[in-house]
Amino acid sequence: MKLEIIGLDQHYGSAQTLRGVDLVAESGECVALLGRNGAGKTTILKCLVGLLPPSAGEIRIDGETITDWPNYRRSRAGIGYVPQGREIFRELSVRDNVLAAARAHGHDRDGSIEEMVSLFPVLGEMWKRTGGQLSGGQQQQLALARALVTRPRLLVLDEPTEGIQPSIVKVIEQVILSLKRQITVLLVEQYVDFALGVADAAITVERGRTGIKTARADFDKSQLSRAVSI
Ligand SMILES: Nc1ncnc2c1ncn2[C@@H]1O[C@H](COP(=O)(O)OP(=O)(O)OP(=O)(O)O)[C@@H](O)[C@H]1O
Repeated sequence: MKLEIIGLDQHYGSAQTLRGVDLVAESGECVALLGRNGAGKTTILKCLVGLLPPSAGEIRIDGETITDWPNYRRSRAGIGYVPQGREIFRELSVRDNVLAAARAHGHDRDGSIEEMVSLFPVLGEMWKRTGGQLSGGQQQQLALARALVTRPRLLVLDEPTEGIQPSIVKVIEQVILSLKRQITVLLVEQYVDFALGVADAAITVERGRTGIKTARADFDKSQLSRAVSI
């Protein structure tokens, strides 16, 4: 799925958070959004998935304008979202968490669930535990599995490595690398090494504005690290 965000503005009351945000992710590309805390990265993602209304600008997927579409319609169209803070059902079992997401998109009987267990073996081991009993890293894997089981064509990830131990960061890295080219990935990250390891391109965000898109071949780690440093 190709994603285009054109001239996006957003306000929280009288405070302007996004100022003419421009962003293109080609189909099958993994694009990292890098910026300091409060730069507006999460706000861009929330506007994209339909959780916040932009005050100006346009969002297109595969050339179709979706700016006014409700959240559920974007999800049906293939936009999968893993918010910051791993929103899972803490009181439901791992099985029911995955099943609920799969069922909502008609993917509960087509092998999608089995595929998730092979991507994230620990979820199979924890199948009957509740979401709340999992460690932070396991919850992040469950949140990713819940998004992926819907078979998105655009996966939107908000800081998937935040507070996660290195061995699980590796698992998440491998999963993103294995998905690349099949689906488009938009990734918000503070962990620059991780972002640059998986992304095909990076876009900086500063005070609600996006910078120029840098292709992988031109990544300058020290420059991009400055974009996220406090
Ligand atoms: N619900 C809200 N009401 C008012 N202002 C908000 C709200 N949520 C975020 N903001 C403000 O909008 C700006 C952008 O926040 P956003 O969460 O998009 O930043 P971010 O780049 O994702 O940072 P972080 O890495 O800390 O999540 C910040 O100045 C923030 O204080």
